Amino acid sequence: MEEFYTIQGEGYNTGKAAYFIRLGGCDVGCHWCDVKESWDAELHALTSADTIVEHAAQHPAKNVVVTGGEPLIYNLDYLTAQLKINGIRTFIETSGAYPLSGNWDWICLSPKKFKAPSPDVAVMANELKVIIFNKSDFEFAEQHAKTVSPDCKLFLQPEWSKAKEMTPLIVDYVMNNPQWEISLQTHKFLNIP
Ligand SMILES: C[S@@+](CC[C@H](N)C(=O)[O-])C[C@H]1O[C@@H](n2cnc3c(N)ncnc32)[C@H](O)[C@@H]1O
Ligand SMILES: Nc1nc2[nH]cc(C(=O)O)c2c(=O)[nH]1
Ligand code: SF4
Ligand SMILES: [Mg+2]
Repeated sequence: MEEFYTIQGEGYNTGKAAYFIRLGGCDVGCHWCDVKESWDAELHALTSADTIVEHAAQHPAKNVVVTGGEPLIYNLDYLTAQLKINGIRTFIETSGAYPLSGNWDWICLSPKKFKAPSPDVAVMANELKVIIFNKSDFEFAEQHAKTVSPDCKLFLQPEWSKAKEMTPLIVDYVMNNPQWEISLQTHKFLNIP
C-alpha cells in the first residue's frame, strides 16, 4: 500500500529510525483501526518485493517494519529473506490472525477481540502490545499475557480516540502491575508518518 521512512512510534523500538512497508489487506475489522484505507488490498497498486527491498536498502537505518493491513495474510518468507541478505533488521507489526511466516528480528503481536491470534505467533512474539479502548481490555491483556513466552515485553497502548479517558487508567495499571509498560503513539504527537 505504501512505503515510508520514519521513526518507529510505538512499543519497544520507539525512537528508532525505520523504513515502513505497509501491506494492503486486512479482514480483522477493528472498528477503531487508524488505517482503514489499508483494508481493501485491491485499491492499492502492486509493487514487487525486490523493488521494495531495493528502496529499503537505500535508507541509512537498517531497520524495516512490515505492517499493514494485516501483513501475515501473505507469506513473508521471500521478502524477509531478501531484506536479511541486504543486512536489514526485520520487525513486524501483526494481529497474529494468520500463521507466522518470514524471518523476524522482532515480532510485535497486537491481539484483537475480533479475530483471535494463532498460538504459533504468540509463542514467538518478542512484544505483546494490547490496545486499551475500554476497561475490559485490561482483562483481555492479561489473558494474552498467558499465551506469550516469559521474556516477551508487555505493553498497553491507549486507543487514539479514547486516549484522554484511558491513559490515566493505564498509568495507574502500570504502576500497580509493573510487568506492563505504557506505549504511546509518539509519531502522532510528533506529526510524522
Ligand atoms: C494498523 S496496525 C497494522 C498491523 C496489524 N494489523 C496489527 O493490528 O497489529 C499497527 C498497530 O497500530 C495499532 N492501532 C491501530 N489503530 C489504533 C488506534 N486507533 N489507536 C491505537 N493503536 C492503534 C494496532 O493495534 C497495531 O499495533
Ligand atoms: N511512526 C510510525 N510508527 C508506527 N508503529 C506502528 C505503526 C503502524 O501503523 O503499524 C506505525 C506508523 O504508522 N508510524
Ligand atoms: S488488525 Fe490491524 S490493520 Fe486490521 S483492522 Fe485491526 S488494527 Fe487495523
Ligand atoms: Mg500506524
